[in-house]
Amino acid sequence: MISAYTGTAVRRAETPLLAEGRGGELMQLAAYGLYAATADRLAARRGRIYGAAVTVLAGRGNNGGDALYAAARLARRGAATTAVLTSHTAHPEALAAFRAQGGKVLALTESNAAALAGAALGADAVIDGVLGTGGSGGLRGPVRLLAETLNAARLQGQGPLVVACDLPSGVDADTGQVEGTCLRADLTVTFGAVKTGLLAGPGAAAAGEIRCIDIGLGPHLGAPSAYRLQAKDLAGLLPVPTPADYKYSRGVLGIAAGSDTYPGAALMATGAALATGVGMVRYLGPGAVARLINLAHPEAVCGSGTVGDTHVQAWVAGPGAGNDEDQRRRASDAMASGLPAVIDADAIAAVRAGLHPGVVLTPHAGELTALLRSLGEDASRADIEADPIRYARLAAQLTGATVLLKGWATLAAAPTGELYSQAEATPWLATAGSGDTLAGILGALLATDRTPDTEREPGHYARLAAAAAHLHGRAGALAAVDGPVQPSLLEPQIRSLVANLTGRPRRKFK
Ligand SMILES: NC(=O)C1=CN([C@@H]2O[C@H](COP(=O)(O)OP(=O)(O)OC[C@H]3O[C@@H](n4cnc5c(N)ncnc54)[C@H](O)[C@@H]3O)[C@@H](O)[C@H]2O)[C@@H](O)CC1
Ligand SMILES: [K+]
Repeated sequence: MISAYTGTAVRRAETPLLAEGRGGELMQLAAYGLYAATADRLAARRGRIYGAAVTVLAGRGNNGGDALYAAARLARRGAATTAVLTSHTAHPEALAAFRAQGGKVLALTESNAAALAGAALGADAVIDGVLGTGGSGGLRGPVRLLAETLNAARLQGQGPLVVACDLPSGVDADTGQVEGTCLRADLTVTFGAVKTGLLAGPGAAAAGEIRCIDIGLGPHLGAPSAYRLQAKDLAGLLPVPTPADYKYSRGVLGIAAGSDTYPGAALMATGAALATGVGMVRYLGPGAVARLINLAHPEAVCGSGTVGDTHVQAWVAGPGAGNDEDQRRRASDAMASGLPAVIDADAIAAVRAGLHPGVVLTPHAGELTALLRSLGEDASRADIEADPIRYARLAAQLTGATVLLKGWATLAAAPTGELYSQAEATPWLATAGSGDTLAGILGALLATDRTPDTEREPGHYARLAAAAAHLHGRAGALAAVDGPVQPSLLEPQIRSLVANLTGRPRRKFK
């Protein structure tokens, strides 16, 4: 599991070490990590470091210092290095070290910004040391033009390798917000701890691959502000039946999804739940939808009863419910049942305060806007996309439910504040039906969850929701290898991932 800390927390953790006079030592550890990661990437791209053109953008703070020291090490390996100073001053010792290795130094001004941006485009690598945890707001002045030029080239799949020092300059290390412009990176080499701002919102989209360099802050860091589950964390969260199990003990999932207008949602949620592994799916909905489900998934038990009369361990309600009054009632009943429940799509509109953490709401930013409005909070879709951590946590607090906010990085927020961010998904998953499969996967994890009440930590359901997002994202990424993703066809990937993640390797996908 990746534990993330706000930039503020990391700066606080550094304070006692700086007071002991160890700032220089920390900077050398950071710079070495940045150098080594950049060298790896450069070598992979062009075979060798010798002769590589490396531009370092250096601001006046310690972030610029790290970047200059790293570039000096690259120069020692034969790279041709140029420092573009984005401020009138730079870290003096680091600049001297850079010069000592033969680095060329240029000052960025309004008048040479376009020319230097053109030169940076032609480099093999750009190291971004403009702003780190001491930055506030987006990039301003001539460096903004430079960043915009490099970002535009990246959109076209062109331009140099961009390595962010600690974080992409212009990203808020606490929240991931970007005010105006940041410089997007292929790789972010972050120091001491992964910053929360690299896991959410525009910061997550700008960071590229994240590598964390240990600089010894561990004992001083305190409690993380966010987490990201990795593959190895999933084993304990996925359902594995024991020899003593039978269908009811494994966990029964109730699905109240689909309508005559939108039958597909019910099929996809049911298929994904079965592929994740449950003892049984009990489907409630219109007869015509039930018949389709039984054609595709004969193992599902279908009926048209009520939530109160149906014995299950968890519910999925809402996908494809449309205006179907019976499905809407079932969604409200599922929310009030006291059981864990995934409340998705059309059912989110019926959400009110007073829920419990086992209810997982799964809005995207547009649905969260409507939900927050119904709870008396105004936030546009753009507000939510700019600072998703804030609004996911706010919605969880206001409703008492767990909130899984879907997006480029999907966030799971508990009403008690715990937060997970998962970014396994491929943009190919941004397609109709994706939410239905995610709801089915999460429903299966809720129905088969065996954690005793007394052992459920705060954030337990956020962790399960994050696990579902991880599984869903990776299944989509596997499917995307063969072309555009069709959510209704994700079941083989889900099944295979569950088998692999729980230690029963079956088939490998190419
Ligand atoms: N403090 C430490 O012990 C360590 C810090 N390290 C590095 O130091 C960085 C933090 O260094 P600093 O505290 O010097 O801060 P930064 O290097 O992030 O820069 C802060 C400077 O930029 C100016 N500034 C802020 N926002 C701006 C904006 N939008 N446009 C233009 N200028 C702006 C500030 O006035 C300040 O002078 C970390 O990100 C990390 O890279 C590492 O060397 C490891 C050790
Ligand atoms: K930076």
